Amino acid sequence: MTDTVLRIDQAVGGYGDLTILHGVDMAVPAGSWITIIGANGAGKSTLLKLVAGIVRCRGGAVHFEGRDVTALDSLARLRLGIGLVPQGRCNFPLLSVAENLKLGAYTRRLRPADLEAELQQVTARFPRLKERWHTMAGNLSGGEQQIMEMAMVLLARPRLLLLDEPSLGLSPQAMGMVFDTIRELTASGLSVLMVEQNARQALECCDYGVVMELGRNKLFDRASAVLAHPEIRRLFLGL
Ligand SMILES: Nc1ncnc2c1ncn2[C@@H]1O[C@H](COP(=O)(O)OP(=O)(O)OP(=O)(O)O)[C@@H](O)[C@H]1O
Repeated sequence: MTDTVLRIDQAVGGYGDLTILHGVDMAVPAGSWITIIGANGAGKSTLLKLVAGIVRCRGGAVHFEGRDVTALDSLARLRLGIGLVPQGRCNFPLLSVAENLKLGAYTRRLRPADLEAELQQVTARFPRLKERWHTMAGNLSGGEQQIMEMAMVLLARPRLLLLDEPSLGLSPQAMGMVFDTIRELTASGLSVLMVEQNARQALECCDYGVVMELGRNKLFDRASAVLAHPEIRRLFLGL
């Protein structure tokens, strides 16, 4: 076992001929919550996709729990323990909460009794989802949908959760609920790497902050230090 859940070494990646990430280096301590901030187009979402195996790593390497996963596709990485909740609403809006959650466990091919036990665990952790069990996902509030999507990915049993703008479109109250949920998850040992536009609120809750600029990580530090950094405050935090 290693204390670093994810290590990214000089990662290069992009879309077609377009290179977006020009050599990103990062080490994510196990059990920590890291927020990536930066200007639009800096490559934050692309970095999450590269870690999840959706964007190919053309140069450099990605190690998960000490294992080189650079050549593995997204399904193989999910099976190993890297789960991604992409940006925007990504559930099946016409299916119920229960049905969406069952799809979340799909990659594990559980026996019906085991699936039932896992769903019980999820509802114990997220009682709000139990209350909305038979509701169509499209009729949930934005905050409830975000939590359901995290729960769907958690059913694949990841040890690293990648979250792309989990507070997008949420009220301040719903954002607080989502961030509280993330804190509970990291307290139980999960590691979280998150991209967030609500930079100040996220840095006030998480452990470490990363600032990305033009496809490179410019800074990695304790969240409190990032919040106190004069240039970052001016450029990204509106302070
Ligand atoms: N599928 C794609 N095909 C081609 N170019 C893309 C694709 N997705 C993103 N890009 C481009 O890659 C660059 C980085 O995008 P990315 O989404 O990683 O930025 P970001 O830092 O997350 O910014 P934002 O906050 O705007 O989402 C942008 O110029 C974007 O237009």
